[in-house]
Amino acid sequence: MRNLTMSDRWIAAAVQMNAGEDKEVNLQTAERLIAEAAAQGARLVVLPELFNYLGRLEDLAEHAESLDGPTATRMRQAAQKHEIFLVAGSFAELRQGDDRVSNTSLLFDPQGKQLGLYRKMHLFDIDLPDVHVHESKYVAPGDLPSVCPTELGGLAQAICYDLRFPELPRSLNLREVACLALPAAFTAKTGAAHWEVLIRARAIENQLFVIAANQFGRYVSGIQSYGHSLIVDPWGTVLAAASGDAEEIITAEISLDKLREVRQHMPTLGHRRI
Ligand SMILES: NC(=O)CC(=O)C(=O)O
Repeated sequence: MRNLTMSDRWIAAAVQMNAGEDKEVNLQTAERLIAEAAAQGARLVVLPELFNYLGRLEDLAEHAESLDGPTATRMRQAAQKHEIFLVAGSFAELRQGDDRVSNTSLLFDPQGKQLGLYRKMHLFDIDLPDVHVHESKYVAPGDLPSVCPTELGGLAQAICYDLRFPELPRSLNLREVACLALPAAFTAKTGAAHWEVLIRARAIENQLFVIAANQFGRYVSGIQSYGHSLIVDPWGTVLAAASGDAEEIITAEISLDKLREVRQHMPTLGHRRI
């Protein structure tokens, strides 16, 4: 297993927020919570999906930014200031020649260098009796996975609805991945039924840690987010869980010994028939 020897035990944090339409307020909230998580000893902090602006999907383009816009710049600075790895949730990224945006997550290292870039691949187009969302009308899908080797182990990225698609982590070289970071704005309706079971399933079947940072509360389109941010280990054990209705930081120790132990005792990754 490469890149897993430098820092065998470290603290991960998932930040739970209720972002709204005021970008400056959201950015200041994120900066405050990142500072608190770092003060609690976190070396990796994960923010939720669309943490800088959560409003109507049809307004995303108006609030979209480039990869060196104010949101990315402030998150880069926060990672550097607190000397942490930061999965800067996701934000609407401008696309050249397209009315649609990308739903983009950046990973910064403790020097403020951008290590990873992931654009949400699976878009949330659903038609439940009381939740109707057509994300692909406003967001273009990404087409590349992201895995970054770091001193904390390999960090992979996914966003929210991607959680439902086991083929995304399965497309990676899982032996090089220790953690999956999952920024989310998972709905309360679907979350109550599926959130924890899907996160634990992805953690167990891929034998990795999942650090899932969700939004909570209602946003302008009337949709309620589920909260219940989670950190789960490769055995499927819930290491930390947030409530459904409050701003929170959850933290847990990530032990790469635990990861090795699970993979050695039950080497399912080597038993696959592809
Ligand atoms: N909001 C999402 O992208 C996904 C979600 O809420 C779900 O899969 O359920």
